[in-house]
Amino acid sequence: MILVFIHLIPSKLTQNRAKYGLSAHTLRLPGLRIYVLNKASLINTAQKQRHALSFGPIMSDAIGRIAGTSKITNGAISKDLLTDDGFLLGFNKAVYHTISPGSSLKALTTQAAITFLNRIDTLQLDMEGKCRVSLSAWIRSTILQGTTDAVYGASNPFRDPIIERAWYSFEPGVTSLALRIIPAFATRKTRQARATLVESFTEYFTISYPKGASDFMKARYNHIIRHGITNVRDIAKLEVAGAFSIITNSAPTALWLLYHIFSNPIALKDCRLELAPLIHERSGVCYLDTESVKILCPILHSTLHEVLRYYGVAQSVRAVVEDHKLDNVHLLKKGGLVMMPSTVQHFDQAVWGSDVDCFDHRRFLPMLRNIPTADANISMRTAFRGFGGGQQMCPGRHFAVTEILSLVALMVLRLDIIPVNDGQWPPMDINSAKGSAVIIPDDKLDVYFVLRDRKTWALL
Ligand code: HEM
Repeated sequence: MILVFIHLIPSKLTQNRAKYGLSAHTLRLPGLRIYVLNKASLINTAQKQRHALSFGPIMSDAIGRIAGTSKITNGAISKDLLTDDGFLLGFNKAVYHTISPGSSLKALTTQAAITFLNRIDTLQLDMEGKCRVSLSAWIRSTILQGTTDAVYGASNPFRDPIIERAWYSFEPGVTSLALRIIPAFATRKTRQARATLVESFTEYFTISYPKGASDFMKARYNHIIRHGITNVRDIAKLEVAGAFSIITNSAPTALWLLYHIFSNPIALKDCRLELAPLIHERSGVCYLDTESVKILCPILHSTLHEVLRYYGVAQSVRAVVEDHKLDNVHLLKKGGLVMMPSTVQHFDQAVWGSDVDCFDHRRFLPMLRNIPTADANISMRTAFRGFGGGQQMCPGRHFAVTEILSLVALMVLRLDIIPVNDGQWPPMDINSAKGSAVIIPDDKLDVYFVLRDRKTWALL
């Protein structure tokens, strides 16, 4: 029941905010109150109430069911749910240094970019330098391989096509696994896929973590061991469950980003122009400095932010663990949930202006260039919740942004992408969010990848 929020429709919450203008309201479901926070300042206050409003109980409720771990392990996970000494809330602290700016993050993003470069180099091109692909399937697989090569190293289980396929069966069913009310027979396919993944990760962890695993992977493993979880099968199960947050959101984000760049000639020209100085050509090889894209390509970076504003649907849910009067006004009763839907913030006209419903690839330029002129920048920063906020803000955001920008930069520079039917980009339908923080686009679009040149490319 506690995860029922996943099925609340974000657009409905945005409509309610527009219609009633309430800074907060309560949704009453049988046996559960959900406090929806609409006002940015209230959200800020809520995020600081770490003792009264906690993410721990929500995760502990879900993780055992998603992972399928043993009772003993579930006991270790649920010990001390409210402080950083516990397994769940301590997790971010334990891994943060490996995915924030520094040498460990650089190793991750470099490895991901190497895989991306390799995927483009090994496209099955015809004589004209062209190949036909399903855009979403190609992006999904490329992001999956790049991300997991970086995290798991040379023994990456996802290099096996059977494991990659198992992931695609598992991923859409994760939310159903987490929900107590869904009967076991309805999740049979998901559990079968999970068993295949667990088998493979059990092998991976048989010798603790294999040589070449990232610092991020090592920190995750050490955190698990430190909390007394030593059963290798349970470690594998926790990794399969944990991989959901590592893998799931980057592919739809990259796909929307490519779609909005290639379907808009102005955006494509803007991005190619600002990427051009990052190419260093020596002895016939084009070296691309992917690490600098985030800083030196503000239009591309702005387009990524706009994707996360426009399609971000994270709900940022916290459990109310003791009665609390938020801002001395709103009484939150123990046992309820607090929800801070990003869509309400992302479509607030007062922050984004009258064109809030339009996709504007340059919208975040002033914020990213840090033009100190306007309060507008401050309200945008507060209202932007693509990676959530507060203590539980996505710890993988630096990795995600750099890897997505690297892949898209390589594609923008090296390929033309042309929809197969008549070369025109159709409107991209929305599929659903399926528990992810970003809406998943429809997967029906077939395109031609056409190489723009026959040069050799490498990373700087
Ligand atoms: C575009 C890609 C991504 C998006 C949009 C995204 C978004 C989010 C959001 C909205 C949350 C919840 C924050 C909250 O509740 O307030 C979250 C949590 C999390 N994300 Fe990401 N994420 C992305 C990529 C990644 C990557 C690549 C990693 C790992 C390297 C990662 C690791 C995590 C983890 C571990 C959590 C749970 C945090 C916790 O338990 O406190 N994410 N992410």
